[in-house]
Amino acid sequence: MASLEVNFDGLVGPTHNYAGLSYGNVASLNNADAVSNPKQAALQGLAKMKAMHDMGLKQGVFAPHARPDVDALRRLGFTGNDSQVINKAAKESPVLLRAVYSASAMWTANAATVSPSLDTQDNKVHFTAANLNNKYHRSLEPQTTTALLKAMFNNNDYFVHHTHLPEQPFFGDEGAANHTRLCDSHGSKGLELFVYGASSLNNSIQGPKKYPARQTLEASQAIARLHHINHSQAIYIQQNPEVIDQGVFHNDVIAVGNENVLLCHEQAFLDQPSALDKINRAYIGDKPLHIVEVPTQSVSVEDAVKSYLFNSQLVSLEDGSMMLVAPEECKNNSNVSQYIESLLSMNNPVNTVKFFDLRQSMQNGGGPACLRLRVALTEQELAQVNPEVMMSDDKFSTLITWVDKHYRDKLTDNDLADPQLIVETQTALDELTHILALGSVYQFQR
Ligand SMILES: N=C(N)NCCC[C@H](NC(=O)CCC(=O)O)C(=O)O
Repeated sequence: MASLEVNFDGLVGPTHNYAGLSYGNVASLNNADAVSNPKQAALQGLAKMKAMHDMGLKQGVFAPHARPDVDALRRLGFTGNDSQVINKAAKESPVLLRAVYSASAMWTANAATVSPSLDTQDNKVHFTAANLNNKYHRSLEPQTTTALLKAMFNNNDYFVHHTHLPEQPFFGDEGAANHTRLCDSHGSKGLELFVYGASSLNNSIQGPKKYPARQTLEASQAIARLHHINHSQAIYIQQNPEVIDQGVFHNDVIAVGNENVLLCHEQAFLDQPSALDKINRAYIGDKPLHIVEVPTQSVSVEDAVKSYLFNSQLVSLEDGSMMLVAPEECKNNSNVSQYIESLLSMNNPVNTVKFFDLRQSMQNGGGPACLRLRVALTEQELAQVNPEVMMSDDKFSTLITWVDKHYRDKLTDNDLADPQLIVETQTALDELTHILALGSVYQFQR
């Protein structure tokens, strides 16, 4: 069946800022007081989307969420009109104000888990928004994510949308960042690999000691059940708790898969030899599965976390080869850049690399792969996707003009206390819903 992978990249929202909200994410904490540049952040993301489109890959745009989330502050007891609520929060709890202003929905690898129709019993594409309950600012995302997914994939004959899992650490779910699909090609049945950090039920499973495990086994199992994934097509592997404690807060910071290639660090999984054996045995394709393990000797976990090598995208090109879409930080780290050179000459489909400047997002712990949600679709399913969310030359120039018109090039704590920023962001997002034909997806539009 003719199928392809579409990457839906999060368009960085107008309130992108550095707030130090993600304990366990080294970059987020290190840049807690940095001054952000939302305009540059959005333009860097759009440049990647356009480059992917220019290479002939299918590229979609995932809209930002409305921030500040004033209703979230009201729920916490701040009263009055929007300006008053913001003023009170700025005085009483600047941290909460930062949280409701976070543009974290840009990292759409955490938006949802998606199972393509080739893997599901009803032959439909299944979506479940991630509850992201490990971090307060991210727990504000699932409702709007679901509304956006429904506005993008709006045909019940092809697409099924599930409610996010219960908002409770027991079912901690961080979406596609802990989910990879291995297959001969995007048009063949795949093995859905769910990677979890801890178990809520099984005490014999040792989680990390220092930083939180954001994904539980029970959440992954619930997603596989909801998505009606054929039994033989789902497996569960535990992430190495020791690397979570070194800043690997999602599996996509230490491993990346595409079709029949799994590129992972030597220390990615707990008891890695058995984990890889399990994956090899469960693989259902006919082609050889290439598992490329990166030795610690070549790239330390620290280098992996700093450079985000494994947060590169691996994409299939028309000639059957694969390209590594890496952050520029990989080029600037000599161990990593040397490793990439050797990877390209190994006997596997990865032949080329392209580097992108995504510094604004990287400084909050989000690399190329964090910024995208992969959806494998048949041609027929792709024809049902809202066409206005697909990247094109025209869409690109419309979005660049929109960013230039509405985005600030500097955002600090003082700016967050400025009620004018609410008006600015709502004006921008209202216009965006027309550009992307999304309807009234935001609370402020209802
Ligand atoms: N690995 C993947 N797939 N996604 C990266 C998400 C980064 C995000 N950072 C933040 O939310 C930082 C926000 C701040 O501190 O301002 C997070 O930790 O959840």
